[in-house]
Amino acid sequence: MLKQLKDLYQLLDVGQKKRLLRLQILVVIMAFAELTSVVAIAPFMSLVADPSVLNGDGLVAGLYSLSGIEQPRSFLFWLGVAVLAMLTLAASISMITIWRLSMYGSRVGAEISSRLYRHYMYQNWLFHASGSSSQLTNKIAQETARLTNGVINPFMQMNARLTLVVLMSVALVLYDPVVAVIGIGIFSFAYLLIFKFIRARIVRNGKQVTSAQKQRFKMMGDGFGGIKDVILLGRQALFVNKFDEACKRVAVAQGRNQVMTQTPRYIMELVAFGTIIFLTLFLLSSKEGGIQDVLPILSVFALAGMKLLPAFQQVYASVSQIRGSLVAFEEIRDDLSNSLNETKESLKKDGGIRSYDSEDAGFWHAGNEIKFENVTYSYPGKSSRALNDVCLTIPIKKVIGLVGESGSGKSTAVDILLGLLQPDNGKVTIDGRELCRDNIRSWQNTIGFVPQSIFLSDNSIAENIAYGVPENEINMDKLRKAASLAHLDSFLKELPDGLFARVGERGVQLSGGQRQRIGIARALYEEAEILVLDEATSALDGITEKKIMEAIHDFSGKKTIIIIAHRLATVKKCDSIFLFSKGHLIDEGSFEDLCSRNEIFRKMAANA
Ligand SMILES: Nc1ncnc2c1ncn2[C@@H]1O[C@H](COP(=O)(O)OP(=O)(O)OP(=O)(O)O)[C@@H](O)[C@H]1O
Repeated sequence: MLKQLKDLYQLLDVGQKKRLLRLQILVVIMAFAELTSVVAIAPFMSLVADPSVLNGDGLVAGLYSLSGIEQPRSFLFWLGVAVLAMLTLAASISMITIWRLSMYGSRVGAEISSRLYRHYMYQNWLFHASGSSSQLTNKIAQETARLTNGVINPFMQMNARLTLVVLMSVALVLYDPVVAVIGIGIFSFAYLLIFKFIRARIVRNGKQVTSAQKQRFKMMGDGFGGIKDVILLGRQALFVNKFDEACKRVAVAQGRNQVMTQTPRYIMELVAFGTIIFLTLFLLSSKEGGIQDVLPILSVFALAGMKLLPAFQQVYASVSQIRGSLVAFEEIRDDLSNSLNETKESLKKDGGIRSYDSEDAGFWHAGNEIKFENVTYSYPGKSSRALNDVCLTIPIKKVIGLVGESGSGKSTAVDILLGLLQPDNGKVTIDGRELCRDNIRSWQNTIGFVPQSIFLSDNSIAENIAYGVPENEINMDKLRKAASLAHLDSFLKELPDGLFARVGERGVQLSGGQRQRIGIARALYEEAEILVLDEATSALDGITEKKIMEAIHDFSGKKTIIIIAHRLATVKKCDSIFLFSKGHLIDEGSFEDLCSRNEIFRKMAANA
């Protein structure tokens, strides 16, 4: 357990480690303050028990002569006030420390969560294609929460209590034995009062946590669900920022709740000892005599016991809780290690093929041709090649079709062209310049992509077309033009809210064809120079598909259009068609050429 806690400490970032060490100082100060508050009651009680100590040569007598107060009763009063002030100070230090510890735990939890989200959002397409998004969501939400609530927070509490236990135990060994009596009635009443006071606030914060958590899950669902679009559009930062915001809201609300559930204890201690002091004064003024020597010792141990017993309990509870929750740390340990000190800037400098945010990268205006030169690609863990020594040339501003049986490598070829996958061998060049990690962002900025299945988030149609762009930053002219080109006009007219109608989680309130048209409008919104459609019209009825294909063919001569299609009718009007089979490019030509000379193509056309 200690080794795992040490490993966890190593995986904290520099700022978090520094804050933890600073807190450690506060924890030691708190332990000393609590110890002093326990010890401070002794001189007061010894004076109460035996006023003749003022004439002796002990600490109380020394204070008495220093104070210049003549009346023993009024000295007792002022000593009581001083002890109360010390108790108040100790209680305040304890409250501040517990507050800082709780805030630290919640904040580190939120920061770890944000760190993992950023780490996953900036991974390449292959990472997401070979993993499960719900796993990522689970790690970010559940496992991180368990790490925070089951390990970090209990560790912070245990750390504080253990310091106190050690100090207090040492002091008690130097002192003597014990009995204590507590006014249960006062306690119950005071607790009820405090609970009544904070209950509404706790409920309010709880609701705040729930709503912010919902927002976090939504950002995770939307971000990972549409990661291909996010990567291509370079919208990672927009998602990460919104997520950060929700994380902060959770941290504040959770932290406040923890403060409110922990601090009453200190108020109660204040109530208890204030009561004892005033009760003692009252009894002394109304009655004669005292409980003599036993009272100071009794007071010290009652106070010490009150502090020690819950502290022991807390240490015990924390150890069990940490033990039970360290498995959550194991779940995310590798990702935490990989994301250590990872920032947007460091991600940009990192090796490997990655897609970065679209800002500042500019556009790569292709003038002549896109070329695949002996491109070979195998997916990790697969022995057969998805693409095998593919050479092809796509002329700019032409309409190109990619056809072939299912699994022949069409989508893989497109993913390589989009820069989402990197060839194992060979290269992709644009006007003779190789596509590589340094220029990939500007290349992706010029491409509009419509995937086989379009991810829609539970937002308005407008927000789904301008995916990831905040609603107030959407360019409405571009949006309407894109919607119109994608033949969404008549559909939008039927909706009371038009472009601002919501589509439901993953667009459940829409038909497959409507979803596809929104996907097409999304690609058109960016006014990309290169449009890639991967089975983008497969869910459309024949008439709508024909209309959309006509709209797309209208771009002929203005944009480069690459269409993957199963239905050969979709690619009939293409300037050139590439025929794939089992990862090989086996033929290339116009529809008529291929029909006349290629047996496989003829069969496909006959079965279409
Ligand atoms: N993420 C992946 N991980 C592993 N293998 C994959 C992955 N994606 C595709 N493949 C494999 O690569 C090969 C080519 O797949 P690809 O999706 O490129 O074919 P396709 O021609 O586009 O098929 P379809 O027309 O059915 O979409 C197939 O054998 C497929 O199983």
